[in-house]
Amino acid sequence: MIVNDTEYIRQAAATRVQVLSEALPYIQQFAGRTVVVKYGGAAMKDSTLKDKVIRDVVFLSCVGLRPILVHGGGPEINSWLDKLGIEAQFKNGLRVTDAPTMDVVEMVLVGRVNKEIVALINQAGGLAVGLCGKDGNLIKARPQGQEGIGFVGEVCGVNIKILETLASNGYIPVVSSVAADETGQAYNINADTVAGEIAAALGAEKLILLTDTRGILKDYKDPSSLIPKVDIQEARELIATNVVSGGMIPKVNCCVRSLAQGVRAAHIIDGRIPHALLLEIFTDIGIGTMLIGSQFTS
Ligand SMILES: Nc1ncnc2c1ncn2[C@@H]1O[C@H](COP(=O)(O)OP(=O)(O)O)[C@@H](O)[C@H]1O
Ligand SMILES: CC(=O)N[C@@H](CCC(=O)OP(=O)(O)O)C(=O)O
Repeated sequence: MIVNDTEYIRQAAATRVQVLSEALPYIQQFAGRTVVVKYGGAAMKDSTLKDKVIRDVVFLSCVGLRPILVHGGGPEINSWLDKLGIEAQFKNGLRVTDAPTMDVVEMVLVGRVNKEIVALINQAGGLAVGLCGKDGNLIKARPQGQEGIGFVGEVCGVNIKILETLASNGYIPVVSSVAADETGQAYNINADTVAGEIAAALGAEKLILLTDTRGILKDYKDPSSLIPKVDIQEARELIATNVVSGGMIPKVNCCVRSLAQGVRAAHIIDGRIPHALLLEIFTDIGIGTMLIGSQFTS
């Protein structure tokens, strides 16, 4: 009996230690490297999962990586617009943003969602600093240019100094996707786009988008149709052929843009899987869709 118990304990311990041991080469490889994580509104709804994402980000920081968290909050914006009697409208996955909607977007993303995430990271033992594009001129915005979409912006500059200063001193920057143009006008920028531009400007090791699907699907209604790996050219074709639609369009676009500017790998992964971030970064199990630059295809 004691032998069996001992054997059981030995095996259980071996399994746990194997996971830690498997992580070592990844921890060594990525120490000091920047990982930009986009935490999407769709994957933020479950509070238990949210705690796990927060702990994972703190884990990344504790083992020497430099995580930068860019958050969304689309569903929370929708819920506040609804309470205020303002109709939510989208064009090609982007929120049509008139002046009253812009006020709500800023209040919800910068005032509420950002500060909630900062507080959760700090509670979990990390040191988070919340920023929006306006802080330290982190992001310079200009109109995105689509007809009839209002104050939707795109990124025309990133001040990487502020992020590097924070990250190199052990702080975890938490970024919301509101920024201003040179006149001070606020713009609502898709959070995937902001994550992609920050990753590109920093030359990040990885861009990881956490969302509520398994990754890019051939048929978005069929979870078994996951596409595990695509290069830039294939990703562009997925958009051109409408395989990718709605909120997945800015995701694929920002991955393609960041890869073209030197980010080594971009991943669209399922934020509903507990500890999806740790699985993706520190284990041999690749999850979701990995997008790679053409120079890395063999
Ligand atoms: N080919 C596709 N594969 C996976 N999801 C897709 C695809 N085309 C469209 N989508 C939609 O994109 C959504 C993810 O975008 P979005 O809701 O904006 O996420 P987030 O809030 O995480 O940014 C999925 O829930 C899905 O409905
Ligand atoms: C222009 C635009 O669409 N901005 C987004 C910004 C938030 C976001 O991107 O949130 P998710 O990541 O949760 O979708 C919006 O207003 O919903």
